[in-house]
Amino acid sequence: MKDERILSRLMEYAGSYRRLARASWVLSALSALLGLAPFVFIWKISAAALGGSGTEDMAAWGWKAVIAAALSLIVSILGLMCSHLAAFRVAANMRSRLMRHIASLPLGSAESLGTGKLRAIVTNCSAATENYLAHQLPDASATLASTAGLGALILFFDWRLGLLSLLPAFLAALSMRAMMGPDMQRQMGDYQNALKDMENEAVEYIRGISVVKTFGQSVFSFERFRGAIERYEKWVIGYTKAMRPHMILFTALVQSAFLFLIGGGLWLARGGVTPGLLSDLVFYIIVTPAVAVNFNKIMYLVENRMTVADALRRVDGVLALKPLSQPEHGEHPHDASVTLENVSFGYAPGKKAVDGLSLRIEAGMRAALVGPSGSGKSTLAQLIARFFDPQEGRVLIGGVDVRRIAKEELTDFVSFVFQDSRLIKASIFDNVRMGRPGASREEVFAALEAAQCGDILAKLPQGADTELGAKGTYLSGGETQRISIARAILKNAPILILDEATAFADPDNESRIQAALSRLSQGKTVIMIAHRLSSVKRADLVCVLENGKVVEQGAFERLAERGGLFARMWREQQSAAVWKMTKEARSC
Ligand SMILES: Nc1ncnc2c1ncn2[C@@H]1O[C@H](COP(=O)(O)OP(=O)(O)OP(=O)(O)O)[C@@H](O)[C@H]1O
Repeated sequence: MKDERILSRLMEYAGSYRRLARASWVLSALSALLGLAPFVFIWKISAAALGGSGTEDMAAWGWKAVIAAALSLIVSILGLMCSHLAAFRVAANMRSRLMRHIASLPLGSAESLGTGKLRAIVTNCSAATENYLAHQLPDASATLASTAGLGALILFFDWRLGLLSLLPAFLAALSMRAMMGPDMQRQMGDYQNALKDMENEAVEYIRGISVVKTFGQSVFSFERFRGAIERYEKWVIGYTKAMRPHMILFTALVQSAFLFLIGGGLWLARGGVTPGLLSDLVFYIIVTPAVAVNFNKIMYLVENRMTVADALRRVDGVLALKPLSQPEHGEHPHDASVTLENVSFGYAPGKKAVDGLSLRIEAGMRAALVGPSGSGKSTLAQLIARFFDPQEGRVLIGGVDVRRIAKEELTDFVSFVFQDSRLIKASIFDNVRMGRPGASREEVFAALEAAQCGDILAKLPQGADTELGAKGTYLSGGETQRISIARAILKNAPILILDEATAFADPDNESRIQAALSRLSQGKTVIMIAHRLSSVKRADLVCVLENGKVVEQGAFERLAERGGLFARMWREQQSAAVWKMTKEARSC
């Protein structure tokens, strides 16, 4: 990405703050030029001292040098204030644009990228641009102005010594150019990839830490995390080794200016040492390190530019992910029925999780989705809630294609209670009120009561106002489930999808969850994903899935007698239950 392109992309995010960013570059350049003035005054002082002039002029030049340095500092601080304000705005705008976009993506896109990677892009990439605008760009502007000013001064005082002190810097610039070519840009990309892979694996590892602890450290996730760390280490060591000769050459050239100056001084002093030559030499000895510092800075600026170019590419990569389409004028569902017409969906090309599936669930019906593991039950439920769009066919709610229903209306129409419901780090009250943000305190408490949460509130120090996650306040899986049912009760959506809602509950919690669920289900279309077939006895319609297709459907009794897949699964579950009871009886 070219410099102008990086700048124009960054300025897109700056809005009205772009003027501040530009002001910061001008102020930084001005500060750098003011910072050169003391060198001139010092040269004048040394020339006067070596030439034996009066001390009044020297004192005046000394003061002028001090004033110029102070002015340079003040202008630099003003520049930094402007650059920081612009940088914070750019980073904030970038983060909020990314977050809005991520929220509009189908759930699958975010998952396939990896939560760790996504988090790294949102935080690290915007931080890289913040740093670039706040410090590196003003620094670049100051360095370029100072280098140009120094170049002019160096050539002005004694062009021969000037050329000698600039020659090594010029050679260093050539070696830097060789180092920073397109290959370096690619390498910076590889570096960021390795870093983000490691961060992603770290997040996944920490998320699965309980499994890791249970099964020892040779589990898959740890292997992957270790692999990512090793890849990163290998990359960094390889890169450092590859850069070693270039860096040695660059640093040696930049630092060798004194050698050239000494040689040049001796050559110029062949006919005798004059005060003018001495003061010029003093000037060059003072100024030349500044040239070296500038060249070092330029090298790091080029590297920073590559980092920010890479960060922008990653941000653009996320922004390029296609969000779920939204209708211009949303249509309203006529009722709470659900219809799937020839729906096919696959997470990856060539493998369908749902395959040409058609199904009709009438409004107010209790439907159960059953089938072997991986048969497509969860995917089907998620397609109804439009977590993804099918690649073929249509999903209709109340006779309207879900793609033609406004996002907000669809969210209001469908509630999802997940297998592993998650609560956010906020009070129980706020967690429940997320179901309907406008709900009154009484309504939230009524929902908590209907969801059988009385015992949970009673044992917490501040009841519903207790902050979850703070001071070690955590809820069990079954308790979390009941709070999320309270949220769904408050939301009161006409279609309710229950993904194995009692999967992680103990018997006490299970009976409370069942009571909460029957309260929640009243008068609603319920689509329940179930593994325990005994829990679907009261369903109006049982849909049996296999390989992404509905292979049987009907009432429980009829399917149990029919001799198909459902009857087989039912028999197996019953004999497993008998075996478990017998085993427990023997161990008593
Ligand atoms: N996020 C995902 N990315 C890729 N493939 C997936 C994803 N989720 C599910 N699958 C695959 O899609 C198929 C259907 O999975 P799905 O979770 O819908 O089945 P299920 O019947 O709900 O399974 P289970 O009863 O085990 O929860 C499986 O082959 C599964 O491996």
